[in-house]
Amino acid sequence: MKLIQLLKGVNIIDKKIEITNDITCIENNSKKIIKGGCFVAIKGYKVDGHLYIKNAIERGARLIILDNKKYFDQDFENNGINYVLVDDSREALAILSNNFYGNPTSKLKLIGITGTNGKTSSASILNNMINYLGLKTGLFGTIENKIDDKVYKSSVTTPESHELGRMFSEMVDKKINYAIMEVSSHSLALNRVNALDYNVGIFTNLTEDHLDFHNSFEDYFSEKKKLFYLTTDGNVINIDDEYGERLYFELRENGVKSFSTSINKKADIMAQNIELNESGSSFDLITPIFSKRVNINLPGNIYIYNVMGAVGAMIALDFKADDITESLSRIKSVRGRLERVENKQNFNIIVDYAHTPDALEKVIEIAKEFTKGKVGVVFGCGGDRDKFKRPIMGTIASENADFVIVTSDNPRSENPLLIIDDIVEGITDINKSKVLLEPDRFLAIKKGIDKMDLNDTLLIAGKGHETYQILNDKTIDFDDREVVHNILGEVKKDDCRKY
Ligand SMILES: CC(=O)N[C@H]1[C@@H](OP(=O)(O)OP(=O)(O)OC[C@H]2O[C@@H](n3ccc(=O)[nH]c3=O)[C@H](O)[C@@H]2O)O[C@H](CO)[C@@H](O)[C@@H]1O[C@H](C)C(=O)N[C@@H](C)C(=O)N[C@H](CCC(=O)O)C(=O)O
Ligand SMILES: Nc1ncnc2c1ncn2[C@@H]1O[C@H](COP(=O)(O)OP(=O)(O)OP(=O)(O)O)[C@@H](O)[C@H]1O
Ligand SMILES: N[C@H](CCC[C@H](N)C(=O)O)C(=O)O
Ligand SMILES: [Mg+2]
Repeated sequence: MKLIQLLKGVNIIDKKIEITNDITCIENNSKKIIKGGCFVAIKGYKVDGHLYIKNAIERGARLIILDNKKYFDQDFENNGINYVLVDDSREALAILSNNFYGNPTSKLKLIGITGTNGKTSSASILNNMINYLGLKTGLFGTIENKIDDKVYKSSVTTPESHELGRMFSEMVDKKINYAIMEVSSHSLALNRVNALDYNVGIFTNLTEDHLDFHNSFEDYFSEKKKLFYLTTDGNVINIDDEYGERLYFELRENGVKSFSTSINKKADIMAQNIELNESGSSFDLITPIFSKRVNINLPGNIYIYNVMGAVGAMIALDFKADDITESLSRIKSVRGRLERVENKQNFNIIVDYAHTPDALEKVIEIAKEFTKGKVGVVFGCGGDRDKFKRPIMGTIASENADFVIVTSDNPRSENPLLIIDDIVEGITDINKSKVLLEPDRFLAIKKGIDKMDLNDTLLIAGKGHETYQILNDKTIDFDDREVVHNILGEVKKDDCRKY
């Protein structure tokens, strides 16, 4: 691509551009640069990418985008390397990536989903519904990235802008019309997604998480809000959430078209006369284009909210009422979300990805609703993540479950025992008798299973679909579901205790 097209929209402070050749790639990681590429130097949280300019040039970079000129040596210039000084390299990376791949999202219907909990679940539901109608999709999120049937590994919830650009352009090449993506608050704050053309935005909810990254809850909210000003066909906002309600009224005041969703209030899309059962729910779904009693095969109110978001997006995209209601009956369960681990015992084991206070509270409530016996919870909190949520989760689990085993999630660089101490801070003396501490997650699950009697439920929370555990110096295989099978002896003996 010619430089003039590549730099369109970039806020340039200073430059030296003499290259006439096409740029071959856009990269912010020097290790991935190829000959003739453009390296974007970003001051990161761990290291400063400007320190890798030399490395990028040695690997073939010919153009350097930077926001700190002092790192651009005279030597580089003497060797024919060009530069563009910008005021914000992360923002420039998003614009360059979008230009480099020919603004692919302008050729797609793009639905972005944000909120603390429910992004992956809502994205999966919407994806199922659109696929059921025979339409191909792209899906980007925490579990995996998918372009039609082709699956790509996902390492973050929302990839970097140049990776997004590459995947969106592959979708355009494959004549796929719909893309559904989870939009994390990190990606909004770090400008990974701000150059994309969104059609519809969905807001699930906003509760405690990520306060290690955002300075305050209001900052966290402000980042999430950005998505809803980038859409062209409207937004779908859960107004039963306090922040959702604020957002909805703010959007309305600013003339941004949005549908509200609610179980409790008057809204554009409402679920009424709800009947919940162990494996799903039925309710009257009232929308601007149809009202109908529907059944879904995912349990608990949380999924009614996720479904209303998906339905709202389809209405905003002009899908027909019959297509929407028909596809609703076909949604599938989401991996690692309220996933029942089949076993031959007479008790229930559920693996769920609840790793925030709100999610933990909601899934314990769902488990209690359908359990005749006791409900036990095994959970921990991730290391190098929001520390404030730990005691809150301790309080929620110990107040709501019949017994709790506090264990490790992904400790990362932190001492697992200190993470457990933070969780225990939230457990009052009166509840301490029902809490066990076991830092080894395998043993914690085993101890939880040992406590199970007929008709009890064990909820293993926090890691859901994850198949690994991140320890200080290594990542090991660890899949809560497989661990359960191993402990129950329902797999080959050889596979036992490989963790
Ligand atoms: C806050 C955040 O997004 N951090 C990610 C980010 O770090 P960073 O931009 O600060 O990068 P850095 O590692 O300090 O390096 C600075 C620059 O030097 C470059 N570099 C570095 C080394 C080198 O040899 N050459 C080189 O060019 C890097 O490519 C980078 O551009 O880029 C790193 C890779 O370069 C990521 O590993 C890192 O993700 C960390 C692991 C992470 O966990 N991010 C999470 C918190 C995250 O983003 N999560 C959200 C989901 C949250 C939710 O659930 O809502 C997500 O969207 O997934
Ligand atoms: N609408 C909802 N409201 C509250 N909790 C929910 C909702 N939907 C799902 N959950 C809970 O949150 C957990 C995580 O759900 P999901 O993976 O869909 O969220 P996410 O927003 O994608 O999370 P992440 O930010 O980690 O990617 C689920 O396992 C469940 O416990
Ligand atoms: N997207 C979330 C996932 C947390 C999952 C939990 N298992 C953990 O490792 O803390 C995060 O990166 O904060
Ligand atoms: Mg997710």
